[in-house]
Amino acid sequence: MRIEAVELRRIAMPLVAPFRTSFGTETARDVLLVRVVTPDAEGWGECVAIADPLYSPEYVEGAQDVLRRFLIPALPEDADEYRVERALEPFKGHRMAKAALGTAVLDARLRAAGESFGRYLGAARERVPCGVSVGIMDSVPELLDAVAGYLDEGYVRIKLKIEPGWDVEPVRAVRERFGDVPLQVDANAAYTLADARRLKELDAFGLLLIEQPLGDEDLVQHAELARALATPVCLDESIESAADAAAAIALGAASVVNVKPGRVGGYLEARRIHDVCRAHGVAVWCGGMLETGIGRAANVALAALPGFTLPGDTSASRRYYARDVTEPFELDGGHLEVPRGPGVGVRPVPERLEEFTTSSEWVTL
Ligand SMILES: O=C(O)CCC(=O)N[C@@H](C(=O)O)c1ccccc1
Repeated sequence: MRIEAVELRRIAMPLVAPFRTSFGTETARDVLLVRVVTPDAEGWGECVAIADPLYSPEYVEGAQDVLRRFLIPALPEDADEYRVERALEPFKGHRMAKAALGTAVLDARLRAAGESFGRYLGAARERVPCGVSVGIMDSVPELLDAVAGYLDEGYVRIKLKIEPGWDVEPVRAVRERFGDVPLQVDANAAYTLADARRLKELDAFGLLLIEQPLGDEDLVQHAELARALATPVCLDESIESAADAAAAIALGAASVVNVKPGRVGGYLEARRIHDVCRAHGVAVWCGGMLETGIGRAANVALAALPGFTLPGDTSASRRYYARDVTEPFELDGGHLEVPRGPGVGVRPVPERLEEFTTSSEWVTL
């Protein structure tokens, strides 16, 4: 497939409410969308890098730069998702930038072939159960109101962001108010092994998992913590490839993995992680990076693979955006439908794309 041009488009998407994690608070997303133009179809990919290098070393301005100067010029004459993956291998890191470009190429090829993302990836379901991620709040009553609202909307699993000083108390309050609702926590690497005793107090609440309690590099430390906890340890930031997943499993550092295609370089590697974990009986679920409908569509397709046995952070568009750049994903009985159309199955709505656009640059090949 010949790629004629690539558009790097930035859109500003205000969030319906501030989203606070242990590493900062998001009030709006500065999103980089990648559009690949070929003679037969256009493909879209969403870069999940946030504005600042606080979740990972990548950030949106850097992703756009590495795409413009290195990744797009390296695209092969006759491109498909595997050839693009190989062509980008020499460039170290920048997995989120690579994922956006590779996904746009795959989307274009699948649209031209009339094949959906779900069918291509190996989806086993037509709809996926949806969890929701709840940020750190100013007070427990405010948290309980937010959780009540999400449960009313039908979410089947609650994930609470935690950090030192906001952990046992909010978890206990949610348990006391909502009983045995499926519940997990995400620390975004906010703790150290010195906090093991505090984290062990969370064992009292029957959590599904505790996500990324320790540092991104701390596989050995996570293995030591996992031996001390009854709650399963799940890794997110630490897992950037199938090799990382295999190492984490071999070390006993994770018994659950959060798969985020953007973090791991794209949907091919995301599927490899799924396959490695499934071969070891390790559950995976699909994480989120506040994606717009473009990334959300592809994530929902991935979340339908057989090894995705836990509800993911594949929430409805309205969880984050009053107006999405695509037609909104709406929760139906706590589930989202896997898009059936060719490619990712959705497109930006032109007038909304224009409304949200802050910049556009074209790189011709
Ligand atoms: O539902 C979503 O898309 C967000 C899920 C979520 O909590 N994402 C977290 C995370 O650490 O996984 C995040 C938020 C903002 C930026 C990066 C990551």
